[in-house]
Amino acid sequence: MKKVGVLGGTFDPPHLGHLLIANEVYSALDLDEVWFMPNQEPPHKEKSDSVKNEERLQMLNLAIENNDHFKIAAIELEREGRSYTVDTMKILNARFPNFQFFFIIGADMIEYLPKWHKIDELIKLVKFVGVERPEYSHQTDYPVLYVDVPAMEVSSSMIRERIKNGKTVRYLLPDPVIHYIEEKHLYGT
Ligand SMILES: Nc1ncnc2c1ncn2[C@@H]1O[C@H](COP(=O)(O)OP(=O)(O)OP(=O)(O)O)[C@@H](O)[C@H]1O
Ligand SMILES: O=C(O)c1ccc[n+]([C@@H]2O[C@H](COP(=O)([O-])O)[C@@H](O)[C@H]2O)c1
Repeated sequence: MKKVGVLGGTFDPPHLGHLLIANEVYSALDLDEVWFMPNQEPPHKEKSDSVKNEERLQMLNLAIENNDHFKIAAIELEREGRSYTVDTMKILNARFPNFQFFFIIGADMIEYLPKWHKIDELIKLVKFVGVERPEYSHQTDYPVLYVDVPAMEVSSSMIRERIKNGKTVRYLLPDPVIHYIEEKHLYGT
């Protein structure tokens, strides 16, 4: 049985926090792969209109290109509307009956778990793996497997804000992603 971590996200843009937690969980749980899964519409927040799905996908490709164990699962881009994880996990479990999936979430999403769509059903479909994130609690009543990772205070919104204000984002996200953002004039560059 293949053990696969799934890191769902908006990745607008992908940053070193995403790569760090994916690699820590990959290593701690001895996973075979981690799949980075960009959503179509995040269920709980508005995504920026200015960046296209293809651009988020391309940035993700660039972010993971030097790691053979990291893959992209574009499954949520195949359907319109909000990307509820419960729907996605039903599809993944049906398509890959011999895989065991671990859904990786940062502490902000652990705090939000009670509000996830059909959470009581979802919790039976996948094992959640939670990680530290500065300023959020990882305590929860849900059965989340906790993996200790070095806390990294970086977020996509912080990066968008820094770019908008002309601040450097070097060492917060991979260089090829920065070059792509500059080339495509994303986030107001
Ligand atoms: N620095 C971080 N530390 C721990 N978990 C993180 C970190 N950044 C993102 N994550 C987790 O990665 C997943 C995808 O995050 P997402 O793509 O929404 O990035 P984000 O930085 O949270 O974006 P935004 O700031 O726009 O809300 C979520 O489960 C989130 O909790
Ligand atoms: O299904 C839900 O209700 C739900 C609520 C919040 C977040 N999620 C998923 O959790 C992942 C991280 O969310 P985000 O918005 O931080 O990118 C992403 O795959 C979302 O689709 C899912």
